[in-house]
Amino acid sequence: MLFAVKMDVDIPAGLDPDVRADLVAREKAYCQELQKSGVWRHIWRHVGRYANLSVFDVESNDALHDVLWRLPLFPYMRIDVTPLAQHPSDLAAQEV
Ligand SMILES: O=C(O)C[C@H]1C=CC(=O)O1
Repeated sequence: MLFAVKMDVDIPAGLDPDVRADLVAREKAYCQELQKSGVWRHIWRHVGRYANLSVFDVESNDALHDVLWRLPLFPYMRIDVTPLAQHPSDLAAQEV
């Protein structure tokens, strides 16, 4: 199942810089591990914002929740999830 996930990040300005750096480094490592396993299919930056638009490929709503819940930056994110279905006009989805 594919999901579009929008993540807006809002890390408090007063957070200890070392804690912040550790969180961001762990977030990056987790994100890249999930990309390698095929779960985190795409990640795009929203221009001019500390936000991303991502596509996840998981087995269920519960699996997506589990993945998102484990994000190191989860406590500092607003997350919006949109389940995706195939579009009938998508050439890439049509058999030749
Ligand atoms: O930078 C972000 O958009 C937040 C988060 C998502 C992946 C990652 O490495 O950091």
